[in-house]
Amino acid sequence: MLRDEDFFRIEGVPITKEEIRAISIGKLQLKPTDVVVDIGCGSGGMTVEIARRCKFVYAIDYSENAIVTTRKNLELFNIKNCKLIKGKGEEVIQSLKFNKAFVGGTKNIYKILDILTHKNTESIVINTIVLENTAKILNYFENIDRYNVEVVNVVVSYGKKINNGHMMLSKNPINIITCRLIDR
Ligand SMILES: C[S@@+](CC[C@H](N)C(=O)[O-])C[C@H]1O[C@@H](n2cnc3c(N)ncnc32)[C@H](O)[C@@H]1O
Repeated sequence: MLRDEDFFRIEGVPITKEEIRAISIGKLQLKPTDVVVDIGCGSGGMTVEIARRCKFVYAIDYSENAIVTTRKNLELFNIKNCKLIKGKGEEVIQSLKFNKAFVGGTKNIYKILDILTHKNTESIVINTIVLENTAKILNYFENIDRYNVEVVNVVVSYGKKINNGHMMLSKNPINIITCRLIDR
């Protein structure tokens, strides 16, 4: 896993933190033949990690600053197997061919999930920080029996040196939702 400080950053453009990237990458169970969409690529933190482990990745974000940041990071890490697309995930993915999806941007999540499930996407891994979005996603999959759904809540704490040792400072919890198409 790359370190957060190795990435080019622009203020205001989020990045998925190293430890959350590590778990999310694990949940995607990437294979060298996989073609992946990264919806809401932000700084490209997940895009770069995904690209290093699969055949091809489409990175999508509607924010110009996110596109600029991801482009820089693709250059920085010499990633060639990626197409960067500026636009709304729910519109862009309609015409793309892929077998796995990572969702880091949850605006219009119902529309995104409709498309991903209709395309029988093998694995869908979603990161959410807003409780209501987690609930929306879990409720959505209640009506779809073709997918196994798992949610883990991850709180990462970083050690900070103080005069008599280390104290742990926690970041906000992240929900990682993994939806796997059931093999019938
Ligand atoms: C938390 S950031 C993702 C961070 C990214 N995974 C990384 O590692 O750098 C979420 C991003 O999703 C984008 N976003 C949210 N909903 C979107 C949508 N429906 N379509 C495209 N981009 C979206 C936002 O503009 C934002 O840049």
